[in-house]
Amino acid sequence: MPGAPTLPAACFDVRGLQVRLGPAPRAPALDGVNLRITEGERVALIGANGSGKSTLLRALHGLLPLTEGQCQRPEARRMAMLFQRPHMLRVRAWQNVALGLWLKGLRWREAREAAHAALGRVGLADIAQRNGRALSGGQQQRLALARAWALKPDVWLLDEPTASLDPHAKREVEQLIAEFTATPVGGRPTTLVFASHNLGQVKRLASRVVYLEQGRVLADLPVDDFFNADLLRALCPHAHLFVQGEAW
Ligand SMILES: Nc1ncnc2c1ncn2[C@@H]1O[C@H](COP(=O)(O)OP(=O)(O)OP(=O)(O)O)[C@@H](O)[C@H]1O
Repeated sequence: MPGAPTLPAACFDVRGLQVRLGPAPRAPALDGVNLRITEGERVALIGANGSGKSTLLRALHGLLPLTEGQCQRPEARRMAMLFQRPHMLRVRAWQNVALGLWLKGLRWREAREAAHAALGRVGLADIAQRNGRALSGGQQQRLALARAWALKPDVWLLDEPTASLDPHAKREVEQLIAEFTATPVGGRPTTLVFASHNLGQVKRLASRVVYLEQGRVLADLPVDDFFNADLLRALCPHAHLFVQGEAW
């Protein structure tokens, strides 16, 4: 219809999602979750330990069987997932990056060049020859970012990517996340969904906040509304109390 506004394309469309990780009568890790995330959105998942953030990220990535409901994601996406503690292979840092590219079909020589370029991008060029497992936590997380970035993802799923890092490393990794997710890939805006307990980080990186409690979405708000104490108290007292009790 001429003049009709075009809706931004959906990146994820989650309907009535339930995920049960243990046998009943244990409560499901996610229950009745509805969530539509459009291209280019920057969504923070917050909530107490065990509220279902990691499970939701893994469900979005397609790493889990769904008990009920559905989770649609466009096929043509390149998704990167980062965990709180990255898993590195016991080979050189650059080889950790090159192997992922080689598995995607690049020739070894191209993979090696791209790996070194990616290490340079995250400031790890000088430790390219070190064993990936022998790096510090902050260096390993930067290496994990290089490994993901080299694959040119347009969807980033990050599970507390700076949780175990010192304040300096935290800032460095956060800065890289901000840069990588600000850049369109193949003409497509980059989409970011991340779990965090760091509310300052949520304010810096997110445009929207999804608050989870016991596997359910209790609040889903633009970031400014989420951090508007009066509004949040009125809309979602649980989230308000949670935010009030959190360290910044
Ligand atoms: N492999 C598993 N088997 C059984 N139950 C699990 C498993 N992994 C997680 N759970 C349970 O699922 C629920 C949601 O866990 P999840 O890890 O998604 O929470 P979270 O919000 O990411 O927590 P945190 O902030 O501690 O990382 C919790 O009750 C947890 O105990």
